[in-house]
Amino acid sequence: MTNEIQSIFNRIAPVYDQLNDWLSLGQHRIWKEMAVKWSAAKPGDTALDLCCGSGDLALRLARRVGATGKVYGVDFSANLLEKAKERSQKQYPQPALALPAVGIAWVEADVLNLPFDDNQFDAATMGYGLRNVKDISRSLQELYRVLKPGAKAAILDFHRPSNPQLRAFQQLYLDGFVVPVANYLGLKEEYAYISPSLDRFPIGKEQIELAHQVGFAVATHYPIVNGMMGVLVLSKLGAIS
Ligand SMILES: C/C(=C\Cc1cc(O)c2ccccc2c1O)CCC[C@H](C)CCC[C@H](C)CCCC(C)C
Ligand SMILES: C[S@@+](CC[C@H](N)C(=O)[O-])C[C@H]1O[C@@H](n2cnc3c(N)ncnc32)[C@H](O)[C@@H]1O
Repeated sequence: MTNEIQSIFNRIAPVYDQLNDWLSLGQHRIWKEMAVKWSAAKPGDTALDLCCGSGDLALRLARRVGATGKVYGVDFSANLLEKAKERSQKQYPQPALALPAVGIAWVEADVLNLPFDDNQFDAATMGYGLRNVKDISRSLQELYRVLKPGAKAAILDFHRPSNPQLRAFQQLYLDGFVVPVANYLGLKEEYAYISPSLDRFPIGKEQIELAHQVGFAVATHYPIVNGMMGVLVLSKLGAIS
């Protein structure tokens, strides 16, 4: 059964990538590269991108792990996953009979119930997903379960700056620029959803607390874009030898 969040992302799929470029003035690419770097993914790794949407972060991870690595992109929006498949075929065209040379698998699933065994992944990313899941703790628990001991994850999302002027600017940017541009494309309700979702999203130190509660040994939140965005970097303790 399709839930409300799934429907929002299925509806915005046709314009999602174009709007991310317009609305962030291209800056989302830099923020995503920071997340990939902080995930510490390296050549040959098996990496996971949760809530992969149209695949932007997963494709960046794929470049990082290289031809000897493998990336799994997971999302529950069939329409955004379709975009991800189109993008990966465009970036890595495959001759008709060749075996897959680039290891990206697109998986349609709920990140609250990951279809993977325990201790599978060397690194993980999640971009603008944590704020949208129904149960943040459960999502972190699932992430913890599938990471190998010693692995890292980097979670990029909006953040509320503590400075009142910056918070006011952020609100103005969302209400006065993002929503009107989306409205022009008939997607006002969908983009108006960002602001209340940000209001109820735990701030950095609360995210750290939730991560510790599910078992992450190290959790650090890095505010970026003057605290309007943030990256939560998590480490699962390595095996004791
Ligand atoms: C990748 C970006 C946004 C992802 C995104 C997340 C969501 O939760 C959504 C929910 C519903 C619809 C769409 C989305 C969605 O696209 C990129 C960021 C785009 C932002 C709208 C830009 C906001 C920027 C900061 C508030 C201010 C930055 C100012 C700077 C000068 C660019
Ligand atoms: C804002 S988009 C981010 C897409 C991509 N990571 C990016 O940075 O462009 C949020 C994504 O989270 C997905 N999502 C939200 N809750 C989910 C869940 N429980 N399971 C799987 N995907 C989920 C949505 O379908 C959507 O593609």
